[in-house]
Amino acid sequence: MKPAIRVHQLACSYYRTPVLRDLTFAVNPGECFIVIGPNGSGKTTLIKTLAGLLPVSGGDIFVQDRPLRRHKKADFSRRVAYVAQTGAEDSPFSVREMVLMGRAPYLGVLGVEGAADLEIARQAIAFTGLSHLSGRPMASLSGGERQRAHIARAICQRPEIILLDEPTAALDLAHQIRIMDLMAGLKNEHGTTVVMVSHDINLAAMYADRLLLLVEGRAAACGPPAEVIDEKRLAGAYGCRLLVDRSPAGPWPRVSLVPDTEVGGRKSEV
Ligand SMILES: Nc1ncnc2c1ncn2[C@@H]1O[C@H](COP(=O)(O)OP(=O)(O)OP(=O)(O)O)[C@@H](O)[C@H]1O
Repeated sequence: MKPAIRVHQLACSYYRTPVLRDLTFAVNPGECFIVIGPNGSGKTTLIKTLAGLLPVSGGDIFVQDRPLRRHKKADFSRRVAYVAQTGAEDSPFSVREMVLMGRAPYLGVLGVEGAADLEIARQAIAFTGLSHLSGRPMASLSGGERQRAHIARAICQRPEIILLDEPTAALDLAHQIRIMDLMAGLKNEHGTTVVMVSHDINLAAMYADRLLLLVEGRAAACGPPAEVIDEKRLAGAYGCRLLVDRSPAGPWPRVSLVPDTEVGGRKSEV
């Protein structure tokens, strides 16, 4: 089985300051691969680099066995969708118009969408539970609704690989699970390869086939959650106290933070 993405000795720098160093890993087709790591460890830099949005300073990235730099833009956009971290939005477009932009890599020179494109957009909007909001301006949506609209745009692209940067950040509990279930649905029903950055190690442990733990731009560990989520390793990587046990919700590890100082008048006894 050829990897969906293969990264070999990747290095990236901002103004000669190295951010990613000697990074080597592969993502299997149809796998949910989640990148975790402390602030500033290079997660966003890595996902943007995989999306072809940042130059590399060393090493190679292969997407579906072809060097990333050799992919033609439209062809790459048909294969790979990228969902950035969403912040404030002042876009004048409606949800429907924004989602339909996902069809751009498939349109002819006139850039006119056909009935099939409109139907794919409708399905993507329904899949993300936004049908009732499809006529609303993007700028009027809540953070969670906006996040789902951007995911709908990516789904509308019908990609084989979807790259997401912290898709559950700033979402309430129900929407976090909903977004993760959407990704699991894409993976299970369409065989989509999902590569995601997340700060939520517990969500990552639940949904990832494999995790990559980045520390100072290097791979500190890569493998199934049960292997990567190790108490000592995470405590060292994040520089805080934590406990790892088995989740009561299912067969995956659970991480609990341990307060260092007195909390609510009680001193931690751990
Ligand atoms: N445009 C930029 N110019 C210069 N340095 C940058 C730029 N973007 C990021 N960096 C630096 O690169 C390092 C990695 O940043 P990156 O955003 O990739 O980390 P991250 O793991 O995604 O962090 P976080 O968890 O805080 O989102 C940080 O030290 C950051 O300050």
